[in-house]
Amino acid sequence: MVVLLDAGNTNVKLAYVTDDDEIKRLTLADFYQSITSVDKLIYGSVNDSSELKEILTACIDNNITVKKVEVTPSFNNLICGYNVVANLGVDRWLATIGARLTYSENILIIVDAGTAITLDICINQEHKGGWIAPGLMLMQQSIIDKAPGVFTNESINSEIFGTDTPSALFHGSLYALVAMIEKGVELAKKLANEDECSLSIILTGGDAAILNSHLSLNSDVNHDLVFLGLQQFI
Ligand SMILES: Nc1ncnc2c1ncn2[C@@H]1O[C@H](COP(=O)(O)OP(=O)(O)OP(=O)(O)O)[C@@H](O)[C@H]1O
Ligand SMILES: CC(C)(CO)[C@@H](O)C(=O)NCCC(=O)O
Ligand SMILES: [K+]
Repeated sequence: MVVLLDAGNTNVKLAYVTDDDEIKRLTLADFYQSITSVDKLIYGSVNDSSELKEILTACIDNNITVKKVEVTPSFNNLICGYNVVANLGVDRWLATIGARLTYSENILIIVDAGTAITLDICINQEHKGGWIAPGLMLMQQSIIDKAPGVFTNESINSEIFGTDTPSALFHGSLYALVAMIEKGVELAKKLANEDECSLSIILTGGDAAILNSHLSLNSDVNHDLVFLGLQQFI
């Protein structure tokens, strides 16, 4: 069995590839339970956490072949936009590879909404760079930490224009991210310099669904982007 691992800022996420080349999620408990049937582990990491180190040690103990994916100036025909490619987060690179292989539109707007939110632009076979900002939770928490009067409450934050603090904070942060994506689309279209170009917005990460439901543009939620990227390195 081939296992794919995405070591994010907060969580380690695992998946395996079925005989039909499908990606199926795997819990950490299931991974350890079935470790004797794992032949190979392919991983990308933006955070070498103790959780990751334990997994890698267990792999060595079980004679599993381990392969770490790093960012390279190009992958097949896809060109990386960063000048110093090692500085690009491998999660962003893998999501871009996964999206480029899955979607046929000329312009791809790839959004990973996790601890951080990242937005990457891919025009045809070129990654054009992107943006990094605090994610939905971090955006709210950073203000709570700095402003004594600001607080959150997940059960009372339903007002779009908040007349209470939790609603004001939640929707302020949510629409900052929604507006970021919409601005990214506008600027990417300008960069591509063609109104006729087809475009797709693909959202992944823990906050993909909520962003999808508030975007006024068409977008697709795909939780497997990073794994689809990792799968190319089998
Ligand atoms: N039950 C939950 N626990 C934690 N975060 C949640 C939960 N439900 C939704 N979220 C949202 O998901 C986000 C985290 O997304 P994700 O699961 O992709 O995390 P991550 O692994 O830390 O991301 P990254 O890839 O950046 O490391 C949080 O910012 C939060 O807003
Ligand atoms: C931006 C994050 C934290 C998102 O997970 C990650 O991709 C990362 O650590 N990137 C390195 C910096 C960069 O991509 O420019
Ligand atoms: K993520």
